[in-house]
Amino acid sequence: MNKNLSIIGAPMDLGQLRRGVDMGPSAIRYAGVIERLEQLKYDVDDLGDIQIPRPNRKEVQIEDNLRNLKEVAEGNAQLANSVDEVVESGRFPLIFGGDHSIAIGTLAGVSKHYENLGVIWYDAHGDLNTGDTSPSGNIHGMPLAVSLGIGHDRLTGIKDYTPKIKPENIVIIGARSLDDGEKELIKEKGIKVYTMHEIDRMGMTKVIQESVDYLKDRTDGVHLSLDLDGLDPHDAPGVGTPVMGGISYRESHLAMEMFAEANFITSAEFVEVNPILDEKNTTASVAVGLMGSLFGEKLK
Ligand SMILES: NC(=[NH2+])NCCC[C@H](N)C(=O)O
Ligand SMILES: [Mn+2]
Ligand SMILES: [Mn+2]
Repeated sequence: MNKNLSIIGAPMDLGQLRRGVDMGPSAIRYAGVIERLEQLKYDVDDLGDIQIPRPNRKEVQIEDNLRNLKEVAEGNAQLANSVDEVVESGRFPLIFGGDHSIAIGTLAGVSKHYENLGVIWYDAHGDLNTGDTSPSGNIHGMPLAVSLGIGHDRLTGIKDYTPKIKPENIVIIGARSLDDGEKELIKEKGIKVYTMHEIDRMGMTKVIQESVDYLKDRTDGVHLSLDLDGLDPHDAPGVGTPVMGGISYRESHLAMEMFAEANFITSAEFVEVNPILDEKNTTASVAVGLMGSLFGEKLK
């Protein structure tokens, strides 16, 4: 793994309705992430947080069923530029959210450096909605579709090229809440999805082994987009859209350890940590623990 990490905080909360997720990057830093990674002998450069526009709350813009479109697009354009510079400089970008709409910017910044960027979408949700299919108008439910080039051009057009990723290079892990439009898109595009059904049925070891084998063959880099709501709400309570019956803490560590062994992750983001909804910063601590495993922590 690349031993030089650059951290970028993306305190975005405009892609959904629950306040507090903008404090996610601070919560993750307070949970000791830098010390943890330095112990693992990484050179860690914390670039601080990008600036997220703060719209007047009384004038929330909903255009084409896209809440705060202008601000979300602006924040993501900035994030895309920062991430692009990090990859350009040969360092590993590690991004802290913020709501999951920030994956629009991350992927826009990362994917131009790869012919076939793989994406692991670790999430209870597919985040494959568009303004037309979204039940909520919340852009955090849309970033994977946007990255496939499907959605409003203010979002798909960030960094001037589209699409950012190909459907056959995506693996979704942990899905248990998919809207009708998302299910259709998954079928239409042939996206690989391991729902909780497959995780229960096959076991996490097999699910991750298959995912690794699948992506290793076809990609030249792999981005891990980890939404903390992929985990069970008992293990990660501080998230805005919890869904029962999720991936356990132990299964998640196993997944990260297997990704570390495969030595193929080239960028990562940890999103949807909301300290206002959390219990004593548990969810940020879980995120930091998972980063420990992802970056090679071992007991023996
Ligand atoms: N990143 C997330 N937590 N996404 C939740 C999305 C929930 C729902 N599918 C929606 O579109 O509103
Ligand atoms: Mn989610
Ligand atoms: Mn998500």
